[in-house]
Amino acid sequence: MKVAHTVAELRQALPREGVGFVPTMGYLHRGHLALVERARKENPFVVVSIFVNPLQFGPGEDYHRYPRDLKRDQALLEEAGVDLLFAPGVEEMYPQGFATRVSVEGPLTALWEGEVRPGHFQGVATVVARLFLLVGPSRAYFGEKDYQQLLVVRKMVRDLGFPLEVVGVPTVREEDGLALSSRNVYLSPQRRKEATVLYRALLAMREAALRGEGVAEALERGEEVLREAPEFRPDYLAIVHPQTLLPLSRFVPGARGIVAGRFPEVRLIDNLEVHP
Ligand SMILES: Nc1ncnc2c1ncn2[C@@H]1O[C@H](COP(=O)(O)OP(=O)(O)OP(=O)(O)O)[C@@H](O)[C@H]1O
Ligand SMILES: CC(C)(CO)[C@@H](O)C(=O)[O-]
Ligand code: BAL
Repeated sequence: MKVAHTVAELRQALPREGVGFVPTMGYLHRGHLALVERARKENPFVVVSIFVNPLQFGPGEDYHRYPRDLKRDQALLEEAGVDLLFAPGVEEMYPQGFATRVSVEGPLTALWEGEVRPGHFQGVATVVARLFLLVGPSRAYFGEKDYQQLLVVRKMVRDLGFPLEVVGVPTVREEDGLALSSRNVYLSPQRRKEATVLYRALLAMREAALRGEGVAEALERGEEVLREAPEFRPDYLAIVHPQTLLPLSRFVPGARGIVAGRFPEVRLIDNLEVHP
């Protein structure tokens, strides 16, 4: 595996075509490796980026303490058969005077994560657009765990006409259902157990839907489960349209349950298709 830390090194190592691209913020786990595996199956050359993007973190967020371990990540990617790792510094991605922002407007970015983390999706869209232009992939891989992010990236690609396919990959979970996330390292053993409430709330909503209950009843079932973790402060629990993310009053095929909130030491998110 080649490693590029600068744009010049990246350009030298890239083939002309056939690139599958997996953007990440590092501290890799099996969720990231599922994206890599899928990319390897579908592309002759796989590029992974590791960059903790300051633009997508708000002032009170965990940019500085976000977990980082480039050596370990490099070994995992080598083992996974990745061809090229791009791991730039902040100066390389945003040289002095960098002033451009990419912004997807409308309810897709104003709601949910966008409301709780103002500016977050502008930071994501800006870095992803820049990475797409630098790497020039045919396909780019994103996890469904960050479902709203996946939709925002798809929208940006469509609107701006990036010549690539965005591939969504299902969420990889621990045995008890907790979605793998780099931020899970912040969880103490006790909190780790409580953290399953997110997935269990989504499951409860899905079961309610399968029993034929309506959206309001299903939400009540989900809220009951969240209350099992007294220190969990939900930012939102909702049942939304799978493309627009607008709240639903009746189930539609593919309806998505979405949930996010804070434990004292970490903010977690999750989502699930709650109606087949
Ligand atoms: N459990 C998972 N299953 C599938 N994809 C995932 C999973 N976790 C993260 N991803 C995807 O990996 C890519 C990189 O995500 P990122 O590096 O932010 O990891 P993360 O574990 O989501 O970290 P965070 O703690 O910031 O949520 C994103 O497309 C994300 O959706
Ligand atoms: C897509 C991404 C790499 C952009 O910084 C990040 O938001 C992530 O890891 O999900
Ligand atoms: N995985 C989403 C990136 C973030 O939380 O900033």
